[in-house]
Amino acid sequence: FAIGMRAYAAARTTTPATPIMADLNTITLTNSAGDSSCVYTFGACVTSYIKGGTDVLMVRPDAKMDGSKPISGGIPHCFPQFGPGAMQQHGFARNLEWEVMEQADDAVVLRLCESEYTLAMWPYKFEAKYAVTLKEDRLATELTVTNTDSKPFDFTAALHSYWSISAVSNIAIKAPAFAGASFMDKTAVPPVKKKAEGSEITISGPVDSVYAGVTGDVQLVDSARARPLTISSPVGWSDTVIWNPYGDENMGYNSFVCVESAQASTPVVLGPGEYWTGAMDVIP
Ligand SMILES: O=P(O)(O)OC[C@H]1O[C@@H](O)[C@H](O)[C@@H](O)[C@@H]1O
Repeated sequence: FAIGMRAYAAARTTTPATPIMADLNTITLTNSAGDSSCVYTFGACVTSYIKGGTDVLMVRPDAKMDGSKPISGGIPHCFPQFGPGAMQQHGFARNLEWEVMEQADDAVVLRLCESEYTLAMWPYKFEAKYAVTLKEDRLATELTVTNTDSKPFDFTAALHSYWSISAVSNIAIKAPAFAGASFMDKTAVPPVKKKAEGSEITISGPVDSVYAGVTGDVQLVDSARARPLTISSPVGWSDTVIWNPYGDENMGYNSFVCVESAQASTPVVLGPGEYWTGAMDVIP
């Protein structure tokens, strides 16, 4: 992965722990092509990306949209732990209110930094900046994590993206890098390391697989849709995770697949002042 260094500006506020809210704050992005995207400041979660009248994202039918738990749908953050691990599954970023730093019709930049709440479970000062831009042909996302502490830290992370599908039996997830890639099958207890056969993955049972080193462009092909969806990770994200709770009607398993841009197999280590950037573009 690529890391960098940058000087850090002094004036910062801390992020308060989020109370349960009835109405969560949303930001709607629009562009001249007539596309739109909805972003919740709670968890910095993108919950829709509507291109040509079709939403490529899915929010689970059992998702809570009141701040009582992280939003299960759209593009939730897993940070600073992909999980499982020492802290809550998927870390704390998805259950905190992010601050709006910059906002335009077609773009927003959100920020999360340490608070009493985060320091209690992860004793480091940090800044996470998340830029979401509605471009003419894609939704571009960029997460930059900076170590603002005086000691090093490490983290794992992911964009736990829920993509809308017509049915699990209609889809294939394709990338040349899948062929021969080793992956961790987390449906096994304990997880088992396996090797992928070909460049195409189909789903016929519960899936929770971490493909180390599969990055770049991954295509989600749906036989009922005109075009494949390209999930592109050009910078940072080192791995691809595929998750589907096959058979779980309550979660609406047959209407989504999670294809996640992740940094899960190897933690990122950042010294004081260093930063890491992960970029993920969604191209319908
Ligand atoms: O249900 P959540 O908390 O939104 O997370 C989604 C899922 O994410 C997966 O990565 C986990 O393996 C599941 O256990 C979890 O249910």
